Amino acid sequence: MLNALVIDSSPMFCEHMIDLLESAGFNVETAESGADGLGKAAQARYRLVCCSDNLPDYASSEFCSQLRALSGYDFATLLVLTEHDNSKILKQALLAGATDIFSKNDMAEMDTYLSRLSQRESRQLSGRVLFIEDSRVLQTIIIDLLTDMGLDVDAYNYAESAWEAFKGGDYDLVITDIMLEGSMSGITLVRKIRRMQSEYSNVPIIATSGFDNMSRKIELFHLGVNDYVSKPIVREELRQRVFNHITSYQTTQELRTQQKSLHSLAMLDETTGLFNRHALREFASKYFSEAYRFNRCLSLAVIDIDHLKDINERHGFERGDQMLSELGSWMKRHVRDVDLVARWAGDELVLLLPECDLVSAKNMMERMVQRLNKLKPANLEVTVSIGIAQLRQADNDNLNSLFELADKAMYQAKMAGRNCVRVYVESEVVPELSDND
Ligand SMILES: Nc1nc2c(ncn2[C@@H]2O[C@H](COP(=O)(O)OP(=O)(O)OP(=O)(O)O)[C@@H](O)[C@H]2O)c(=O)[nH]1
Repeated sequence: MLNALVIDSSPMFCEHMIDLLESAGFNVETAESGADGLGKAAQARYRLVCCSDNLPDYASSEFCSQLRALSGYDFATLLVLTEHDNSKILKQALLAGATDIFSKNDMAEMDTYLSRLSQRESRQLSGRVLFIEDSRVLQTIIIDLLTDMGLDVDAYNYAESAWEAFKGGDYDLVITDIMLEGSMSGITLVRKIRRMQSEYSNVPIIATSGFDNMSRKIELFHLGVNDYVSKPIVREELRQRVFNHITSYQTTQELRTQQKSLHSLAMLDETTGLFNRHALREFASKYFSEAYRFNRCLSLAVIDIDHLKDINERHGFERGDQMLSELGSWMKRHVRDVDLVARWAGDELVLLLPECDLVSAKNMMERMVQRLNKLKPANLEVTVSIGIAQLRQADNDNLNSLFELADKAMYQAKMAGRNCVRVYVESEVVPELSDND
């Protein structure tokens, strides 16, 4: 638990602060004067010190500088609480080391600040860090710091081995010394990561180095480093920077994943798991433009489930849905990788077959009809009627016009008794088409 010390001569105000701090997750002690507060601070290590600006024995600026001079208080959060908006006194307190100043008249602001501080301080991170440092001593210190923050660390002395690990790993942060022994420098490692053709290339990178030359630092930022920490490394500085980079990277990754799944949800038909008509339109344009550009065949099949209305009436709509779902999964598995299968409407699916002429498309669809006769999705006898049409380059067919042709052929398949395939050729539907046609 985080420790806090409140220094104020008013017992009532101290009580109020205890409530506030305890509900934000702090363990609180109080002192009634500056001397009392400094004495207690010297005995224990408080993560947060809140002092009033009207202490009986100390000006707030004097208290701040004396507290900062105590060992272990370099990075403690030191808040000055004031009733009066005396900007001169407050400025002095800031100069003397106060982290921030809050009005005693606006405790809501203080409450928000304390909750954030507590969350940030007590949050254990999870994530993987790739760490490259050739000094054994420094490596041990930093590994301790990072593991203490809850992180898994893969540490290397050389950039070459770190690069191999990076290619196979899934890291949330890279910390690398810029000047490394071995044939690959930290700079080369950064360059290689940023030039990768994968989403891993966006991983945050913190560079560390003993040189303090501004133009070299700027070069590193141009190269794609996100942050820079000078040696000797101050643990608390590195801790805060690591915290910021990891949390913002992970938040961005989460948002990306959410966006991707929302995108795929918007593209998929819920019942069949196939692409919906919207997705079909989006992807079909690529199929059509490639067919025109490279003068390639493109066929479209309309697959209409026979008597779905009867199936629903006899076995219930839910069973009909289950059948559609199993049929959808089966379709996805049984079309070629390059084919695009989508649900067009209620009982109608569409299959786009690139580089496939009418003869091959018909053969493929007839095999599908035969297999479906044995499939029994949701344990039901299900058949389909299929109509096929091939893109007519001269007629400038698009998805809609090609669909209309295939739909006409599908209608002929229904007329012919269902559970069969018909193809559309030159404005007439041909019942049979052999490989010799
Ligand atoms: N279970 C289920 N049924 C659906 C769904 N969408 C549409 N349908 C049903 O599909 C049926 C389509 O009816 P019709 O167009 O007459 O076609 P059919 O009964 O399959 O007959 P044919 O196509 O002529 O063989 C309707 O009864 C719709 O209620 C769905 O998502 N789930």
